[in-house]
Amino acid sequence: MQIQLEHTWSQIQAELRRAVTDSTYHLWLAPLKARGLDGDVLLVGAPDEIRTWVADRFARVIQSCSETVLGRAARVEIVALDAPLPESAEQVEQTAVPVLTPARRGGQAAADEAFNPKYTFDQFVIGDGNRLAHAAALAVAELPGQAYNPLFIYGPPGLGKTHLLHAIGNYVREYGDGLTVRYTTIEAFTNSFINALNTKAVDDFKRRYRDTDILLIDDVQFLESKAKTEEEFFHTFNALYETGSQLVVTCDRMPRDMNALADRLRERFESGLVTDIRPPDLATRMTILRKRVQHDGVQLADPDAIAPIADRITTNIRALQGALIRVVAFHSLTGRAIDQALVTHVLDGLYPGAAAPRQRTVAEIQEATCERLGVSPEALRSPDRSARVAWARQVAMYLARELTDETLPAIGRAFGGRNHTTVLHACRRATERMASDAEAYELVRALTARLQEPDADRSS
Ligand SMILES: Nc1ncnc2c1ncn2[C@@H]1O[C@H](COP(=O)(O)OP(=O)(O)OP(=O)(O)O)[C@@H](O)[C@H]1O
Repeated sequence: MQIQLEHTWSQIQAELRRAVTDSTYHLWLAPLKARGLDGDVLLVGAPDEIRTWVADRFARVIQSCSETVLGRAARVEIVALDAPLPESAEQVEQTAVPVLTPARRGGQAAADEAFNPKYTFDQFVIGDGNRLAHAAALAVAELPGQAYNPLFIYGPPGLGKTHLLHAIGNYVREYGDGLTVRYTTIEAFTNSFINALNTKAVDDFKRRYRDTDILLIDDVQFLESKAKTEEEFFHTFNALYETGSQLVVTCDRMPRDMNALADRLRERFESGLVTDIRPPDLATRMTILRKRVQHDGVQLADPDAIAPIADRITTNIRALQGALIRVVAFHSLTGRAIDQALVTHVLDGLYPGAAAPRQRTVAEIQEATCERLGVSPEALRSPDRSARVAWARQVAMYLARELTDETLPAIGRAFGGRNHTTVLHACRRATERMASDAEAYELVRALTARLQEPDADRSS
């Protein structure tokens, strides 16, 4: 009987695939499992985080597909995956359900800012902490303006909010049938607004942000202290919303925790879907690392060599990837194979005696770097581009990126108001130099170790 029910369920799944778009199937229906049949009632198990949504939105389509397959009237009940079943129910053994990738819709979106080609839905590893945020982002990319509007994604730094915004951008560029999509940080929005006011080019500014089908806005927490920008942002938001454009917003906290924000904007943020993104579990951390290893063609002497990284670094995916970069840099410097011993050695250097990175401020990092390299903290914030100062700045920016939860714009501001692309460039330069220059590697290792020491927060 079990086999027959299992077969029936796979036929129902095939019907469902025909009935809904690939992404809807992938997001909401693929994780479902038939639990049993109790008379005319088909019991379908759904993971906790999507159960209510599936019951509200998809019970009817599941029912009609079930009726097609069963050839008779049926009622569908969405239950927990582990809910006890009535004794009378025929039960279905649990089997894995295949996952589909979204179909290509064709067409080319108009060019706008460049999106990071590495930040795609394909490269985004899904786990319990980000499943809803990912699903909502993909739904928005597939059906801009129709799925959820606005979509508000919040969570601590380094967990993939920017990645999801870029993934939407990349997806729309590729499959969006010519829709236009624009990404901005609140910092860039503010700068461009101030610039527009100064140059009396406000109309251009408005056109720039309002003539778009999809606006992706990163780090809206920075709106809080900027009354004028907030006002302008509110109008931009309304203009887009009223014409059916899609808005996607990221933030480090929920709208209701943005205390200094005007109520009307907070209400706007709350009017669509608000979803969080939480730190990844161990399995997700391992998958992220494995994906990175495969993507970058890193040769591991043992497939589990990277397990200690996933064990130790638990709250920030950027830090997780940072540790892997260090391992690869150490490997290319020393020629030693990447096995668990090498990984542990590098991690011990990075986080001596600690289970996870300690929190440091950017100022502490600047101070430690300057002391070590014999430059002044003022020089780091100045326009000075001499080799010595530039290198110190790159190292300090790299460490700030790795050891703090500050965003790129915030780090840029702490270095004399530089912008976030300068910080990204500095981090890249520091990484490259570490992989080719033993002295640079040792410098960054020693500074990291020092900043992780318990007494490091005392100024030296
Ligand atoms: N689920 C994931 N799968 C693969 N890579 C991920 C995932 N989540 C985050 N990353 C990677 O981790 C790094 C940090 O992510 P991202 O910059 O998107 O974080 P964030 O939440 O926007 O942080 P911040 O608030 O500091 O800007 C990026 O390299 C991103 O590609």
